[in-house]
Amino acid sequence: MTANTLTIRRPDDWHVHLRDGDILKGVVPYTARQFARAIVMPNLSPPVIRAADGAAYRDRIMAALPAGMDFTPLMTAYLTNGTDADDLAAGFTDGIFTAAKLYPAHATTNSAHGVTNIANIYGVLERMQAIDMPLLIHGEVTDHDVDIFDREAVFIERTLNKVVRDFPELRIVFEHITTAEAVDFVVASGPNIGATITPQHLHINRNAMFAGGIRPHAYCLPVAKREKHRLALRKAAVSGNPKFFLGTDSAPHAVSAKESACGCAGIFNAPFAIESYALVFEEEGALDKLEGFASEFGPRFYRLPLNEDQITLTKAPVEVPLSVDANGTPVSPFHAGETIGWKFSAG
Ligand SMILES: NC(=O)N[C@@H](CC(=O)O)C(=O)O
Ligand SMILES: [Zn+2]
Ligand SMILES: [Zn+2]
Repeated sequence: MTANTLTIRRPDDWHVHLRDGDILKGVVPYTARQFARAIVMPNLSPPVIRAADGAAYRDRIMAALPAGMDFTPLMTAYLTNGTDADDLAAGFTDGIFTAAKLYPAHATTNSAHGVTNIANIYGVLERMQAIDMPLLIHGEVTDHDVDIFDREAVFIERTLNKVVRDFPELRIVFEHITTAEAVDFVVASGPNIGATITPQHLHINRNAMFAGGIRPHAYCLPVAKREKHRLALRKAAVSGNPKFFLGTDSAPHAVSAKESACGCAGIFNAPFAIESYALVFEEEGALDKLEGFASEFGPRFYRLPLNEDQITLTKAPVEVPLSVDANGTPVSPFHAGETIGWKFSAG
């Protein structure tokens, strides 16, 4: 590392939405350009539930990947009240599924088929614990009487504590954490509990959604919280604690679907993802901790080999466009209209 360049082991993205159909072809290259592997979320419509769905979706991703790009999608199963534990376990053993994802029903985009009560999947969790298959969690309660800004903290109290107590050996990733409570929970838990942190939750607090007017492009789920939570997340990300690792939650929606009377939740951060994290680590005076967070702690948690190739980040002004083309669909990238101070290059 010199003052102006930083070369690190090539990173992986442990939480991404690649979608399907035409837009899949448009967004895959943004992720594959930076990341060697990615944990691909299963919240398609209809969702990826059975092992055969996972295999077919992986084939569609590989078909959408431009020739010559080196990228491995790691597939996940969408848990439902009716998940077939035998099919799920076979999918894991056969190398189709890397993990399974818990969406509380109606917590987020395409989660209507999610789990309505954690008790409904206790048999599946038992099986996952037995075969050491990781559980990935969108950790928010959906009760209408719980304030949207409290839904993650209440999920820890009402659901996550119970799951961890009842399945003490289960490997769990608490996805896209947004609160100091989540940071504290993960730090206090055993080594089988990790968490991903997105770039947006390190950069913005909830004011960003209302800065001078309503800002749909700053809206994602879980929603950004108060400043004290952002600061707790930044501290966790740069701490060097291997429980915290990179997961962008890049979630593209067409500009028209975001700029609407009922705008979709999700921030598309794939085009400048590693640059966005680098900014945070630089601001925290912790660039030496970026490689662990981005390229080492995730594969160790998932028990996968580290990538051998490298990427370089160079200090240079880069203008982020207001929108990028995703195979015919305009999508607004995170940091749109800003000039960011890092430039990515492969090798
Ligand atoms: N994060 C989001 O705001 N949206 C994600 C779903 C999710 O990860 O919860 C999406 O699929 O659009
Ligand atoms: Zn989610
Ligand atoms: Zn997500």
